[in-house]
Amino acid sequence: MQNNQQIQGFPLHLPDADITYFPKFIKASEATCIFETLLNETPWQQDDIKVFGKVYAQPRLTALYGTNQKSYSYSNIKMTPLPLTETLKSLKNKVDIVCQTDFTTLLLNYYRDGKDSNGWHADNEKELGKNPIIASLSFGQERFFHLKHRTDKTLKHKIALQHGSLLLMKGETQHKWLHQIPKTAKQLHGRINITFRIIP
Ligand SMILES: O=C(O)CCC(=O)C(=O)O
Ligand SMILES: [Fe+2]
Repeated sequence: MQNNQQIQGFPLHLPDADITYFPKFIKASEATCIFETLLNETPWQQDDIKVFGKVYAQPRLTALYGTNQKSYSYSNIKMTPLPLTETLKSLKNKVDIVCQTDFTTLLLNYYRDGKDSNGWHADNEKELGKNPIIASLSFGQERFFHLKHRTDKTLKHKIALQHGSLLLMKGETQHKWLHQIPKTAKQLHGRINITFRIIP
């Protein structure tokens, strides 16, 4: 494990947002082992989502883990958490220290290839409270993370989330901005993402 003092964070400097990117949060060799472990030990599920009354298979696989029993609901899906594995406990410790908080709920996303995606949204569900803190850890294939301001259409940003990186969003980011992982026609390998949230 790296010493925390060596983990460098870079602020994104976007208006109405508080976002910091830690490109080398976990070193590549360690991140590769974690990717393999998460891929193999997670009970991945593909839920149906309802968008404007139509039902679609969600374009990625997911799993929910929590330190409490609180469920998480979004896009008409209600997920009940599993207890954290040893791998997830040690990742949570490391993320908690850098983010100076105590996350409760870990949503895992598995993007199998470039066709898997996550559409425009904000993580603003009411169970997360006002100004939620969200940390997002990435393993495997680098994917673009797009941000767009909700009202000022001139404000957009994109960042490639590298293997082993952490993206921290807090303050009013979820109120003022939307984010997505777009699909792409490129031939891509798998990516696993863990988003850390607090559901008190
Ligand atoms: O895969 C990512 O980097 C983002 C995931 C995300 O936005 C979410 O699960 O809410
Ligand atoms: Fe999100």
